Amino acid sequence: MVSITPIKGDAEAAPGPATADPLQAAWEAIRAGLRRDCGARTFDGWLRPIALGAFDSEHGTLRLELPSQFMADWVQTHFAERLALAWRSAIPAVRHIVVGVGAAAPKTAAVVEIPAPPTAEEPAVEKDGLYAVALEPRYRFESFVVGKANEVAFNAARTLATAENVAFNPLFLHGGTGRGKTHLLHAIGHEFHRQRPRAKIIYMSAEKFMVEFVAALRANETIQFKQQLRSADLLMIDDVQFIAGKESTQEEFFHTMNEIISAGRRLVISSDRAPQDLDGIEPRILSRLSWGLVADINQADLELRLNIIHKKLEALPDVQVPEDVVMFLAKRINSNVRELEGALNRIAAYAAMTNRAIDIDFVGEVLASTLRANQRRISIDEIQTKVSEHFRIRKAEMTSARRAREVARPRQVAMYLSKQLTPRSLPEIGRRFGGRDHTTVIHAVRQIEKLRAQDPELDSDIRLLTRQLEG
Ligand SMILES: Nc1ncnc2c1ncn2[C@@H]1O[C@H](COP(=O)(O)OP(=O)(O)OP(=O)(O)O)[C@@H](O)[C@H]1O
Repeated sequence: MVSITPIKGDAEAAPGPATADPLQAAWEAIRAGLRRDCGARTFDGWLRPIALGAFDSEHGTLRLELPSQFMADWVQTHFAERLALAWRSAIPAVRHIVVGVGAAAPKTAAVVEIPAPPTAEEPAVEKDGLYAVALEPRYRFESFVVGKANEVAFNAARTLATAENVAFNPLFLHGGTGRGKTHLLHAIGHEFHRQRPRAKIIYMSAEKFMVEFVAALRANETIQFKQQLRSADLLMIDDVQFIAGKESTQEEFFHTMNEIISAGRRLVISSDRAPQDLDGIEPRILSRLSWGLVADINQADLELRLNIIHKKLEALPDVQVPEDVVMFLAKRINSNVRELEGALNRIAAYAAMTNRAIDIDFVGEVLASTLRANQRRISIDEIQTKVSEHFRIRKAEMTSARRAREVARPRQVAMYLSKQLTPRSLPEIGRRFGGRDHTTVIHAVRQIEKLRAQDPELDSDIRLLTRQLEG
C-alpha cells in the first residue's frame, strides 16, 4: 500500500520544533529559477498556477497540480523533465514528479482562462549546440567520487567524452536506482561541450524520447524529429528501460541508434538493468548494443560511501559532522547514493534550523525512517521462497535431501544468494537448508560462481533474483 504523506505532515521532515516546510521552501526556490529562465509571460501563464500536491515519500513521488487537464498536459510535455531535475537537485528524496489536475490547484473561475502558449520553445533551447537547460550543473566528473563499484563506468564515460576516437560505441551504463548513471551522463555532456563547444549534444530521458516521438507522429513531423536527433554529435538517452516493449518507439530508437553509430557520432545509453535483462527489447537491438561497451555501476561499498560523504561535506563548509557520525551514516545508509545525499541534506537543514550539534542521537532522530528502511534485512526464508518460485519447484525442496539436478541447482542458487545477501555464517546457512554441513554451502557458492561465469542464462537469473530481493 502506498502511503501518501501530506507535505505539511511529513513526520521525518519536521523533527522538534522546526516549522519551515522544506518542500515549500524548495518550491519557492525552484519557482524563482523558472521565472528567471522562462520569462514572466510563460511563468505567469503556465507555471505560476502549479500547486504542490501530496508527496509520497515511499516512492519519492511528488504531485504537482494544475487547474485544468489542458494545462497539466502542457506542463507535462514542456516542463516535466526540467521540474523533475530541479526537484531532484533541491531535494534528492523527490525522485519523480507527477503532473495532474487536482484539488490543491488554486481555484480559479469555473472557466479556466487558458493563456496562449509561449512563442519560443523553451526546454530544449539550443545554446552553442548544447541543450544546456537539460544538463544539471552539479553533475560533473570532478564531483563524481570513484570507487570499485563505478570505476569501469567512470573511466568509460570519461573516455567517451574526451578521446579523439573511441573504440567503443555506444556506451551502455546500467545499475540500480540512485547509483549515479544520470550524473555520469550529464558529466559526459559537460565535458564534451567543454572540449568541443560547437558540437551538438542532446540529452534526453527515454520517456521524453517517446513523448516527443509520439507527438511528432501526431503532428506529421517525424522527419524533423529524426533529423534533430540524428544530427547530434553526442546523443544520450537516459533510463532506456522505459521504452522496452513499446514497439514503434523502440523501432524508431533502433534506427536513430544505427544512424548515430554508423555516422561515427557518439551514443550513450543508461538503464536500470543490463541489456539482456531488458524485457521486450528486440534481439537486433541487443546485438547492436553489444558492439559497444556495457559497464555496470554496482552498489557502493563502505569505502566509497565514506568518500562520497566526505566529498559532499566539502560542499557544506558550515556543517560540522564529526567522524563518528560520518562512519555511522556510511555504515547505516547503504541502499544508494541518492539516499545518502538526501540524508546529509536533511541533517544540514535540521541542524541549521534547530541549532543543535550533529551527533549520533541527533542523526538518529532526524533520519529515523531512513535508517529503519536501510535496516531492512533480506532473510534466508525470503530467498528460499523467491528462488523456488523462480525455478518453479516446491519450497520444501530447499530443505529436502533430494539430489536431482532440477532441485539441487536452485537450492545451490539459494545458498549462494544467502551468502551474498545476508550476514549469516556458512554453518547457519547450512542449518537452514535442511541441516547441511557448512562445506556443502562452500561448495554451492563456488559452484554457482563458476557456472555464472560460463552460463549467461544462469547469470541473468541470479541478477534478476538479486534485484527482486534487494527491492
Ligand atoms: N559516485 C558518486 N559521486 C558523487 N555523487 C554521486 C555518485 N553516485 C551518485 N551520486 C549522486 O547521487 C544522486 C543520484 O544519482 P543519479 O540521479 O545519477 O542516479 P541514477 O543512477 O541515474 O538513478 P535513477 O536510475 O533513479 O535515475 C545524484 O545527486 C548524484 O550526484
